[in-house]
Amino acid sequence: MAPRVLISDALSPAAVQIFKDRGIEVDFQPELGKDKDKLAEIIGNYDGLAIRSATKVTPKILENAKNLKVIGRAGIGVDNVDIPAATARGIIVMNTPFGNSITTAEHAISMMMSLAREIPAADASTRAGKWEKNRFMGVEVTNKTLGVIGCGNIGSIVADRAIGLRMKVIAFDPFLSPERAVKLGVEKVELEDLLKRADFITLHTPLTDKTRNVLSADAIAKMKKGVRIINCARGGLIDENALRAALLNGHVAGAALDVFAVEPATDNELFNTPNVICTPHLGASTSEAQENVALQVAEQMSDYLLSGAISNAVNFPSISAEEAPRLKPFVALAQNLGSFLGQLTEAPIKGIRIEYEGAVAQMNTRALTSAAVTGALKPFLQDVNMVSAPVVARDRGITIEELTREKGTKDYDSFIHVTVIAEDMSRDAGGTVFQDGKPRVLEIRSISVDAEFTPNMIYVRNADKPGFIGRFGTLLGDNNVNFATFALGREKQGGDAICLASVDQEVTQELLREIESIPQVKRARSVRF
Ligand SMILES: NC(=O)C1=CN([C@@H]2O[C@H](COP(=O)(O)OP(=O)(O)OC[C@H]3O[C@@H](n4cnc5c(N)ncnc54)[C@H](O)[C@@H]3O)[C@@H](O)[C@H]2O)C=CC1
Ligand SMILES: O=C(O)CCC(=O)C(=O)O
Repeated sequence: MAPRVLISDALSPAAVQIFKDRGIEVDFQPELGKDKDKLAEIIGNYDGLAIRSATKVTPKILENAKNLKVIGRAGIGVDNVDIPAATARGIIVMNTPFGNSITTAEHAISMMMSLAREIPAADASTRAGKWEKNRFMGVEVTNKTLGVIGCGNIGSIVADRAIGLRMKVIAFDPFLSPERAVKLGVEKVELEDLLKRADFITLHTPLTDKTRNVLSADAIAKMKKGVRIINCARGGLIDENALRAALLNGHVAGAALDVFAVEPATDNELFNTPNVICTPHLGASTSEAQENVALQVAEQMSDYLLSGAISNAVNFPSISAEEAPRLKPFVALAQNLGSFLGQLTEAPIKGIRIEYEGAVAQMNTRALTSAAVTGALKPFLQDVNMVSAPVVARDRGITIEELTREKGTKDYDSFIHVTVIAEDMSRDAGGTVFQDGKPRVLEIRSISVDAEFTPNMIYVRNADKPGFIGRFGTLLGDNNVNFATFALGREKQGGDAICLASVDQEVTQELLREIESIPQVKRARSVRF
C-alpha cells in the first residue's frame, strides 16, 4: 500500500505534486493545523505529516499518530513539534535548514531599514493626508553597529548584507569560531559587550531554554539608549513586557517584530506601543522560499517513506539516498545480532556494546548502533524502533558503548560484534554481510559458526560429546519439525559447543524442554527474526 501523507499547513502546492509524482497518497488540508481536535482525530491514518508553523504537534496528537513515521517541517524552527514525544514514539522529525534563510535574512534587513526610517508610520500618515514631513526624522545605518545574536545560517547572511550597507557588525554566538568570524567579517564579542555597543540588535537564535528571554529586562537595561531591536527569529527570545516598558520610557527607540511570544498574535500589548513595527511571522514568506522548502520537505519525506534515506532529521543521523541501500543489510545485521542476544537475555539489561571493525567502521555507525539497540530491546519493548531506541535505553539507564576499529582483527572486510550486558551475565555475538547481501552470524560466545538469520531458529548450547546430533534430529522429526539449515561450532574438541538450526515450523516450549532433556544439552532456546 502506498504511504499516506497529510499536509496540514499552507505549503506551496509544489509539495503535493512531488508526493504524487513519487507515488505517495497526499491529503492537502491547509486549514487543519488550526484545528487540533480534528487533527488528533485523523492523524492515525497517515504515515507522514508535512507542516509549517501553524500546526502544533503536541503529545496528544502524537498519542493518536499510530502509523506516523515522519514529520516534515517546511522551514527551520521545529519548536512547534514536541521532539522528545515524537522521538519516544519513533517518529523522525526533519526540517529544511537552508531553504528560507536568505528570505528571512532579507526580512530582518527590511525590518531594520523600516525602523531606521519609520516607513510604516510614515506611510500610514501620508495616506491619512497628513504630510508630516517634520515628524519623521530617521537615522542612517551607515557606520552604525549591528549586534547579531546567533550567527548561524540566517545571522551570517544578515551580517553579510549589513556589511554591504557599510555597518560594523559584532556577533554573539558561543558556537561561532574565531576563524568563521574573521571569514564573515564580523567581530565576535560577548553578550554584555554586544548589548553595550550595538545601535541595532537583531536576533537569530533558535528558541531554547538558554535563549528564552535572552533580551530580558536586565539585558535591555544594559543596552545603549536609543537602540533599535529586530526579532525575526522567535517571540520567546524577548521579554515583551520589559520591551514595552523600555519603548515607553524611550530607552529603546524602536522594535521591529515578526514573531511573538504567543502566536497567532492578535491582541499583543506591543501593538499599542509607539515605535513598534509588526509583521505576522512573515520571515519565510516569499514565493522563492516557500517553493524551496515545500519541494525539499516533500523530497525528504518521500525518500524516507520509500527508501529509508534520512536527510535533515533533528532526532536521527542522516542517511543519504546513496548510503541507504549499502547500509540496509548492515542495519539488518546489527538489529538481528541485538535481537538474538536480547531474546536470550532474561535479567535486566545494563549495557550494550557495539564494536565495528573494517569497512563498516566508516559507515553511519550511529544508525547501526540504534539498530543493534532496537534489536536488543525489542523482546522487552515492542514499540521501540531505530529512532526511539537510544532515548528509551538512556531513560532506562542502559549504557550504550560504540567502538570502531578501521583495521579489522577478523578475516572479513567488515565485522560487527554486539555484547549485551545484563545483570546476570554478558552475551555476545558477531557477524558480517556476505557478497550476496545477506547478514550472517559468524560468532557466538567467541565460538565460530556460520548461519543466516531466518524466521524460526533453535539455539542450543551443548557439550561437544557424541550422540547429540542424532538425538536432536530424531526429536525434531518426531515433532514434525523440518530442518532448513544447521550450523555447529565448538570451543575445542570435547568442550562447549553451540548449534544454530533453522527450522520450517514454529518451535513450542514443550519441544524446547524435550531438547533440554538430551543429556549433552545445557540450554535450548527458540529465536525468531
Ligand atoms: N521568522 C521566520 O519566519 C523564521 C524564523 N526562523 C528562526 O530563525 C532561527 C535561526 O535560524 P538559522 O540561522 O537557520 O539557525 P542556525 O542553527 O543556522 O543558527 C542559529 C545560531 O544560533 C546560535 N546559538 C544557539 N544558542 C545560542 C545562544 N544561547 N546564544 C547565542 N547564539 C546561540 C547557534 O550557535 C547558531 O549559530 C531559527 O531557529 C528559527 O527559529 C527561521 C526561519 C524563518
Ligand atoms: O513557515 C513559516 O512561515 C515560518 C518559518 C519559520 O519560522 C521557520 O522556518 O523557522
